[in-house]
Amino acid sequence: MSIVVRGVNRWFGTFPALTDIDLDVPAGGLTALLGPSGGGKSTLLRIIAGLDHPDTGTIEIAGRDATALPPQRRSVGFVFQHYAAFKHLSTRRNVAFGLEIRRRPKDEVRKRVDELLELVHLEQLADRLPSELSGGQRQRMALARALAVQPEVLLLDEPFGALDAQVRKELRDWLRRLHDEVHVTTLFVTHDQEEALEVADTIVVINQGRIEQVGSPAELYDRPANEFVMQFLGPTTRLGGRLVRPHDIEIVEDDRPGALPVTVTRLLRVGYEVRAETRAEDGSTPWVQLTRGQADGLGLTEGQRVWLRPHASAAAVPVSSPALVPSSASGPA
Ligand SMILES: Nc1ncnc2c1ncn2[C@@H]1O[C@H](COP(=O)(O)OP(=O)(O)OP(=O)(O)O)[C@@H](O)[C@H]1O
Repeated sequence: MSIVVRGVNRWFGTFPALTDIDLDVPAGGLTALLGPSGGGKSTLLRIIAGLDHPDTGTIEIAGRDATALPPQRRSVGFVFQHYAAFKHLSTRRNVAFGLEIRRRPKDEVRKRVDELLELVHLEQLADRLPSELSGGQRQRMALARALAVQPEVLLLDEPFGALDAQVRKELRDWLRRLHDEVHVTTLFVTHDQEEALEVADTIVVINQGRIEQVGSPAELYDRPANEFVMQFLGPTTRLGGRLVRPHDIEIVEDDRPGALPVTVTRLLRVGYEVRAETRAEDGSTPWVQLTRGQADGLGLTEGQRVWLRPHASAAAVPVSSPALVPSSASGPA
């Protein structure tokens, strides 16, 4: 394990920002801390970085107890959303900064910075000032700067959060490829489930200061631990007493064991997909996501009576209380 968190609690006044956090971050992996705003992701990252301190508990980094160490002695590199570069220094000097203050020999600094600029594809822009770079290029510079001092652990707090969707997507692919090259243990914060599912080897879902589940993207998607995790990873709908994904529901035209009778109330075409909204006798309103081909094949019409059942392989979690799953939160947008 590269980062080991044990028994961490953090209160801000009487507000519990983190409660009983135990976490093992595997060495060499790309791990996402995923959760809604205010869940405690940044607080946990800052505690690991040494920028904040837990009220109880310990932090171990690369086999050493780091709980009492200042940030610069933890062997961590970090990058934040609004990265503060030195505005008057070139890209090259920004990347070199950490090595220069450690008084590394000039030749070594030049060689290492050349390697890093190549790694982040900024070798052509080495002499530009930060103000002459795009947002995505600046974030790549920030990553090169964090990697310069060869940290054991790289901590990224919403590193692409401030960028537009297209650049975010490019940087996300790039981070994955970069990580495949350098294999430094990386922990990054995101509230974007797609980003976590696409990029991470391991996802830690954190909500209201507690860890809800830890697993690979496939484990979380196929076996969500609870309603929260399932809802956070994508659209869900309530079918009988269970929460399922709308594309995991099968529509059948006659009564079969375990199928729920419903009436189709609305058919909505959205691009290549069709959303069938329905109403069951108990007043619940499950909706089903189909392809246009499937909907045409079934010849669905509004007002039609059909039966719904989850696919055999569908992920499902029991709904603990009706109040927890308001239909507005799980219905189509
Ligand atoms: N210095 C502070 N003083 C008081 N409360 C704080 C402080 N820092 C964070 N909090 C509170 O702790 C909770 C967790 O904050 P944190 O920044 O860790 O959440 P987050 O999951 O990173 O959210 P976001 O995605 O919005 O950044 C929030 O409710 C926040 O308001």
